[in-house]
Amino acid sequence: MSRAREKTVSEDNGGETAVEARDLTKRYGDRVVFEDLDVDVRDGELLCLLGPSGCGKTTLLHLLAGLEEPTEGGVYFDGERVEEPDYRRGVVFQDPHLYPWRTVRGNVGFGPEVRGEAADSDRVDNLLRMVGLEGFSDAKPAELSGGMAQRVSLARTLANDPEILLMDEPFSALDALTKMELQDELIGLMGKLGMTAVFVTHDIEEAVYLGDRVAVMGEEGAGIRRFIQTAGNENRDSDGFARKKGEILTMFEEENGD
Ligand SMILES: Nc1ncnc2c1ncn2[C@@H]1O[C@H](COP(=O)(O)OP(=O)(O)OP(=O)(O)O)[C@@H](O)[C@H]1O
Repeated sequence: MSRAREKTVSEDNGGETAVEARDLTKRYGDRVVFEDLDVDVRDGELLCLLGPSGCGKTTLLHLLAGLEEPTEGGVYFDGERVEEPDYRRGVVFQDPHLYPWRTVRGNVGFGPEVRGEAADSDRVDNLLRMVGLEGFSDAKPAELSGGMAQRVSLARTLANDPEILLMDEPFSALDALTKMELQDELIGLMGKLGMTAVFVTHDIEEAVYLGDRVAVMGEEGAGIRRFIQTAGNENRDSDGFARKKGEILTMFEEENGD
């Protein structure tokens, strides 16, 4: 079943905006990562940031998260300028960064504990069930596979009850089958929770499969070249899926002058 068909994300106006970037410029010294970039992440959508290595995907994600400061322009969330990280914008990194001395349960409950809130045991159980890790709550990270560790990382971020998930290539280190499994689980989870997400990837297939929209970025300095509306969880064997993949591939080839 398609998540995109459960909720309508229209081509030109998707309604409320969860987080937005305006005239965003990021430079490191003379190096221009992007200039005057605008992006609205719409409530309830999964927006993929897709582009070649070095085009600024992670930089943009970090700016949306408040992990980096813009050179010019700004990021706005809930009507306020983003100045620093905030648990309401949950970040999932490529490396799960689990605390090795804590159990799975201890890792998932970490965020609320740090904020001085007792981790809600039912909520932690529920999250572990949602990410398919019931029965592993007392395991230590060293006992987990890469896919399981990334599930814990996702549950740990969700335990903070974020309004938006910002994910930086979370599945790129996983084998192909585990990656596909986690992609499906993520789609199910997002639909169930009605969450908004930004997902960084350099994998065209992953972007077309996961995204409701794909922001296609050009080479370093170019920023976002185009937004492409995708169906979200469309069958990988379908004509529509192949067409979208082809469309994006052609864009990259044209950019490279092939
Ligand atoms: N702290 C930094 N100092 C200087 N340059 C940086 C810094 N962080 C990133 N860059 C540069 O900014 C550009 C964009 O980097 P970024 O990591 O955002 O790209 P990316 O699209 O996420 O790449 P990848 O897919 O390889 O992760 C790169 O040229 C990178 O070397």
